[in-house]
Amino acid sequence: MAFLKKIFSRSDSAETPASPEAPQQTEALPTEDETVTSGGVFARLKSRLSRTSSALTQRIEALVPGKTTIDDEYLDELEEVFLSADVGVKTTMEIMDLVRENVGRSLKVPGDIQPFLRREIGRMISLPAKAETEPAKPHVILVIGVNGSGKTTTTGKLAHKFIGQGKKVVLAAADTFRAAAIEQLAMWAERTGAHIVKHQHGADPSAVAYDATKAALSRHADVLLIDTAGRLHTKSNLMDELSKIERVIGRDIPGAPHETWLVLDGTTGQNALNQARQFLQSVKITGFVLTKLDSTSKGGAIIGIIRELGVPVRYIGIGEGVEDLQEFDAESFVDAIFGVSPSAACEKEEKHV
Ligand SMILES: Nc1nc2c(ncn2[C@@H]2O[C@H](COP(=O)(O)OP(=O)(O)OP(=O)(O)O)[C@@H](O)[C@H]2O)c(=O)[nH]1
Repeated sequence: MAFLKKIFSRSDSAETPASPEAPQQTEALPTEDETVTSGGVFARLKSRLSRTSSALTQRIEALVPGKTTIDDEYLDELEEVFLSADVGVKTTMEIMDLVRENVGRSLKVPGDIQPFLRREIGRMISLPAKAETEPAKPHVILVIGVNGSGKTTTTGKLAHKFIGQGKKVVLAAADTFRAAAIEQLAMWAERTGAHIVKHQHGADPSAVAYDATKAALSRHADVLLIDTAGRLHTKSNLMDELSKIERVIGRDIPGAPHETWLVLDGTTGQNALNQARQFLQSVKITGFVLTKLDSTSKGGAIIGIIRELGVPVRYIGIGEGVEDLQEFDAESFVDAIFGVSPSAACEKEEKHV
């Protein structure tokens, strides 16, 4: 137990949680050289999720020495690992029920646990795929979230991703509240080659959305990404502002916004889940983006978020660089957390090429 406590405290002190109310802003964009690591897409995911992986797998491995059976003490400690890794009470109970049901069957010795968890958690967080439909043109994506969650950075990274897929992208700098946000998005536009529509600091965000909608239509853009100011679901004036933006876009592009993505700061662990739950009560959210998973051991929260809210996680942020946004794939996520054999890792890289 003393050993476990030591691991817990080491990992906790490595944490750099960002309070939604007191964001740490970095205005300058990191250069590509600073952010692109060697190795493929899966290798990068695995290395960036190493803190979360340690919080789960190393602690689970630490339960094994000396133990040859899966007894009640082992199960209690396993449960503790999930709770400490911010998976959440409800989802932890669900995982533990599954484990208990299988003890003595597919789970005979502690060494059977990790492969079992990889398979079962992978299944738990794989949501059924939506039927593929031709995306509307322009496909309008509204990016929302609390202060400092990573909205502007995510919007920039998304622009890079879509442009890389050969799409024409228009960015709307509808975060007119934070002066630097307009500048920050303009830098992303310059860097990615996206067209940006921006007004002055303090301008009406729906006026920006209106102009951006017109620009996206006249330029025949494939995607319109709208970055919005940080807001809490409890601030009714800010939620009204969001409704106004939605109305303005919807007037010119029927059905828009086609997507509303809530950006959640992954370093806040269970708070991200609570925040998402509260936003869902007032906004129709079609997907989540979990950011900053590279700087947290609380990435296990994603398991609870998907399981408890049933809304897909579309992307995950794993660094500050332009390439550090990956489409969320449940199988790759659990493989990165619970480990895959070197040969399976090679196959994964090939799949991503
Ligand atoms: N390590 C890491 N940092 C990130 C990631 N995504 C965003 N950030 C950093 O988080 C900080 C806040 O990001 P922003 O994109 O400015 O956040 P925002 O939600 O637009 O902020 P407001 O406009 O104030 O609401 C910046 O320093 C980003 O570089 C990520 O995936 N990993």
